Amino acid sequence: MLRLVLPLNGVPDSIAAAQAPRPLYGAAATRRLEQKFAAALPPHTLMDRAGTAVARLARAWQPHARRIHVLAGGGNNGGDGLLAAARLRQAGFGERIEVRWLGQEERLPADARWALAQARAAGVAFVEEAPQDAPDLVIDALLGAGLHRPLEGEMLAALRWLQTCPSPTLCVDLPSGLDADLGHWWADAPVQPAGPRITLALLTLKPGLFTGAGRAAAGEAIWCDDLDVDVCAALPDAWLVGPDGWPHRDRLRADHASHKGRRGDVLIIGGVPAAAHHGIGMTGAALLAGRAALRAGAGRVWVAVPAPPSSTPAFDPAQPALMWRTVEAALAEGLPQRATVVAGCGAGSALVPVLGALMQQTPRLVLDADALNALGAAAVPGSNSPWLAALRDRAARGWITVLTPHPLEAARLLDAQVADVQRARLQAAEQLAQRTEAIVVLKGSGTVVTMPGALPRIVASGSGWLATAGSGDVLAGLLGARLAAWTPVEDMSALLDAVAATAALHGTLPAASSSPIWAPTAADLAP
Ligand SMILES: NC(=O)C1=CN([C@@H]2O[C@H](COP(=O)(O)OP(=O)(O)OC[C@H]3O[C@@H](n4cnc5c(N)ncnc54)[C@H](OP(=O)(O)O)[C@@H]3O)[C@@H](O)[C@H]2O)[C@@H](O)CC1
Ligand SMILES: Nc1ncnc2c1ncn2[C@@H]1O[C@H](COP(=O)(O)OP(=O)(O)O)[C@@H](O)[C@H]1O
Repeated sequence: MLRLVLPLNGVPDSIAAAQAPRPLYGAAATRRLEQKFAAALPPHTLMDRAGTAVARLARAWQPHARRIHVLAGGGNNGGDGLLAAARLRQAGFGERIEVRWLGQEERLPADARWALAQARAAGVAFVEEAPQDAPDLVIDALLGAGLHRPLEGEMLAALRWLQTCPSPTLCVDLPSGLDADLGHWWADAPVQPAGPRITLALLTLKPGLFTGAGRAAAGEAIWCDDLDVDVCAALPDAWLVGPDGWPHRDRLRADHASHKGRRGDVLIIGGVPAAAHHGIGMTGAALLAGRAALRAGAGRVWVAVPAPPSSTPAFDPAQPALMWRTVEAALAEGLPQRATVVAGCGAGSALVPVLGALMQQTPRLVLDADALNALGAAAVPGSNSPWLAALRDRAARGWITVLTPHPLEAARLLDAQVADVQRARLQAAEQLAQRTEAIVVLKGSGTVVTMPGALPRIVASGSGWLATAGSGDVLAGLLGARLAAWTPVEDMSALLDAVAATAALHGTLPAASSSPIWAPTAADLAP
């Protein structure tokens, strides 16, 4: 059955959200499933279904296309393209169906060999050269889940053509050149395809479509056809999650007997003013986190500023309910022991002296931005930094720590380069979670949420709209409110789901506040 998984702008619509969470299978798991189902079905059934699904979606997406160009490789991905060409031609679609096939007949797998015969029998035209002009529709069936080495020569030239061709392009299973498991390119590639694009995943959804370069590469919409087999019984490699695990509003509304103390207390630590921090003020970061925590339903929110009392703001006109403190006053009051603490949003280096105390005092802790920078600065390769010991000590006590690094912060914590993190985001998040024994939210296109021993979650929502200063502070505040409302009767896996759902909710905020003219700013996400 064909299903829409993600439409344009990354906000799952009701169809997609209703289907989340969705299992994601990498190349090896997909191959195992393919072999299992192929063995139980008549020969070529899966490829027949795959090619037919491609042809059907091509017609539905570009019903008026007259010239259709199929770029097909030498494996089964190419086979899907060849069969789609055959089906389109048999259906009398368009005026010309042409295939540029870059395979070698003697090396073809059996299914693709059969598909080649089908295309020839259907009278599809075979061409040797890439078109000089732009066809009405391109079907990208060059490389799929079998890609395993960098592209070069003729294949690289074909990929370049695909990426710069302005024609509407339907990518079969995966955009060619994209790694199915990790979402990185096997060649230097522009982030944005030149023309409109959609991707039809076959049999399984692959993790690489949803994180790293995957989302930008896959285009405006990701579809999936399960080829009418039930893959869901197999253990996935990761989960794609939407915001539907976010029950917060309903819960708050339903709780008639509630009072502000029951809805969760959040203490934001950050927002150092310029006067107290070498002329570099970051009050806005803590404001955004505090407002987001209030908006997400926290009963009480304090903002503690690591600065002398004279430089502490006393009041936020947009959210006067925010209560202001200095960090010393918050510690003296014992707030870190009873509130969920979100530390780091615009805290600068002033956070370092109190970070140790926070680690030891607060059972629920979100570490963002400058808190992560403090940990990263102390991350000596191969050594047991005191911060790591403190984080592991927290885990041993059953305390909750959530780390929310963007790729640069993650790279610092792993003593790696940003490119290493981005090349393998799932692994980077898992490695960081193992090392710190914390829940890790690796932000960016396809935010990854994981913890030790759990299957990673990839957040389905989010888009380039979120790439605006302060949107990470909003996420930290939302997470603070969600942790503060968390009841320990739920197990850790439920908590991981709650964290992932919160990140997914964050991903939907730009759409909720966008206008046809203005790009949303972080303040629009948490007014
Ligand atoms: N069988 C079925 O029923 C179904 C199959 N399905 C479809 O099969 C796809 C997987 O097919 P696949 O395993 O044949 O892999 P595929 O992506 O075609 O690539 C392998 C070929 O590419 C080559 N190659 C690899 N890297 C390269 C490089 N860098 N540069 C150059 N060449 C390179 C490699 O050559 P080799 O490395 O062996 O020399 C080999 O020839 C999957 O994505 C889906 O579309 C689904 O429809 C479900 C039903
Ligand atoms: N291209 C993108 N697609 C999806 N989400 C994105 C993208 N760019 C940024 N984001 C999200 O925006 C937020 C930015 O956080 P961060 O980098 O910490 O910003 P800041 O420090 O300015 O608040 C994160 O939640 C991240 O996942």
